[in-house]
Amino acid sequence: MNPTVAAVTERIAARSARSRGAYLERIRTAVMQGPARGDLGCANFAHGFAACAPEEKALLRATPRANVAIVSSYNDMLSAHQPYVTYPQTLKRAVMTAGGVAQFAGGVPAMCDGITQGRAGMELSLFSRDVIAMSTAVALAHDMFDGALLLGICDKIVPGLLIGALSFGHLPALLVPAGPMPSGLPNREKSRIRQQHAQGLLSREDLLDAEASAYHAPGTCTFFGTANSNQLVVEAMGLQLPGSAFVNPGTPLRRALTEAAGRRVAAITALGDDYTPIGEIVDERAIVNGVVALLATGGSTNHTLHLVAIAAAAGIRLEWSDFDELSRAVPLLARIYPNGSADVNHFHAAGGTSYLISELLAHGLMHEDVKTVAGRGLRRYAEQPVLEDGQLSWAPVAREVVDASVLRSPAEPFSPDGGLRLLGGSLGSAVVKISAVAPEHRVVRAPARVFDDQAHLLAAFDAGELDGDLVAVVRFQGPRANGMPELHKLTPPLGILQDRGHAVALVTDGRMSGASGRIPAAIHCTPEARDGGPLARLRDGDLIELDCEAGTLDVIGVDLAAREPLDNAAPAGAWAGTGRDLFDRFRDLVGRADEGASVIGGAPAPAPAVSPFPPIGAHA
Ligand SMILES: O=C(O)[C@H](O)[C@@H](O)[C@H](O)[C@H](O)COP(=O)(O)O
Ligand code: SF4
Repeated sequence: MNPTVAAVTERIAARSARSRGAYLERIRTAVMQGPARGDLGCANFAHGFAACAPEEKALLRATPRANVAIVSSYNDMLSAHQPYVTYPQTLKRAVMTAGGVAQFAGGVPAMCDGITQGRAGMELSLFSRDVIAMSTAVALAHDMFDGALLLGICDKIVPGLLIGALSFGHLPALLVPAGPMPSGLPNREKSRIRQQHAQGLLSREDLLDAEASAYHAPGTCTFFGTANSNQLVVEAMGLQLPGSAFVNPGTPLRRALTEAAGRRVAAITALGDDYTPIGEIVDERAIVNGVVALLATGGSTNHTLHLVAIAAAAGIRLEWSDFDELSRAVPLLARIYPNGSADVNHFHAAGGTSYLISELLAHGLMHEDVKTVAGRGLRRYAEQPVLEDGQLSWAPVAREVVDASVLRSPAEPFSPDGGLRLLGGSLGSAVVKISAVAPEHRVVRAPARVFDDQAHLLAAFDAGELDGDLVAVVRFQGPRANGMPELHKLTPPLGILQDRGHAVALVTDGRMSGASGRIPAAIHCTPEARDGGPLARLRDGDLIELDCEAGTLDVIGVDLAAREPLDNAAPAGAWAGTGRDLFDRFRDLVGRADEGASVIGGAPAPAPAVSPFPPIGAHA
């Protein structure tokens, strides 16, 4: 076992001992009481199966058969989730063949961040994770179930489903993926066309044609953003069947994997002899395995929020320092856009998750001794699903490198360390993904241009005001300010400035997309400006240095404590008409970014980062 991986795992376990122990006690008590269905009153129970088919009613009444909850995020808005439209019927049949019953327990909302990127809706996006967690709990709270099938893929949906299911950690739960759309216009070509349009060289029609040929079919978008990072991470955590992440929708193998998920969840309930509750799967080793897989592939920075929140839901305290320390020990093994030109279909063809996990295990970078939905031991995840004559089986993945431009072994990595860094300094704590940042762009010292809204930066760019070296500071984008939106629309203009040879960086208390990458961006700055954090005291022209290699983020030659912080609290009623007014309480309650930016209590919050500054208003 790599000593850093072992040490970080032990450190997480030690800091979580109390909260994890209380969590395990709770779920083990819950399972001792037997299937919750067993103590439903007759009226409760009759309501629960009133709409079932006669044979289902008979099964549920007569013998203790597994009753499985289907919780789905199906909608037509996310290309990734559209294939779920047929899943409930397929899953019900599969569970029935395993002797159980499945009921559609509830739907959860799902926002497509690609549609809301750069728009007001994006300010609901991160909060939707916790709404999804609560909606999952509403579904499972019917107490009719012995297990759950969770249908979700994209950004906030997988984390929300897991957080909700972990509240019922005594139940087994499997994620059921649907897979990526076939490759369309290459992501790099899409990005190039966007920059040409941003320079006025292409029409809107040209741009729309390009975008529509990149995003062209049911299935997950093919860049390595948060959705596909989710798929990789949950497979590395043993929460879905081995090798199921990146099999395309509508294929025989995809259908076979979906049916196998239905049969598998029915087999691992407390009614059988292979009981595997989700609360026991998600332990410190599984969390570290998820972080390692994320780092080894340059996955989405959003997981410095989501994995922290998921871990907290299982009583585990994961901190940014864990990501940073693991990142220095885990090599970069994949180049998938934005970290390269390949997409997830190419990654899958090059061996995919099975090859990656096989190599990380072989080099002692992952924990093998874990519980998974497929059974004990992560070694199963070094196998690929194979469909022959209609029969699904798994076979060990070949250990040779198939395409060294896409996926490599730790013996010859793209980089000796992973793609994430923790930053610290006079501007607070932040994270930066460097796997997509060229080495010559990783240290930027330039004057600040300060914006309180991403639209103002875009307007300044369009007006030609930004043509030089700059650190763009976009503040008041934190969880308590406006829900911590992704600022991915800033990538094309900042990329144009970088291409012109300027030193360019972004510093924000907001987020970036998992699809962002080439601009050095210090994101998730904590404490946020809305809480009186250092960004609230910056002014145009301040000299800022972002050093990704040293892990520092500082303003040079300025005593921020001597300045009054700007307070840009939105005027009353400012949110009306976009749904944001319904989330006032979320903005008031949400925790810090380094605690997962959650409105849901989890593991006791770590000691608050001591802001050198009084909160806004304290000086009044
Ligand atoms: O975290 C993520 O990966 C993003 O939220 C992603 O899901 C979002 O859809 C991007 O905005 C799509 O990229 P484009 O905006 O470049 O199409
Ligand atoms: S990957 Fe992003 S853009 Fe694509 S469907 Fe999912 S949320 Fe929407």
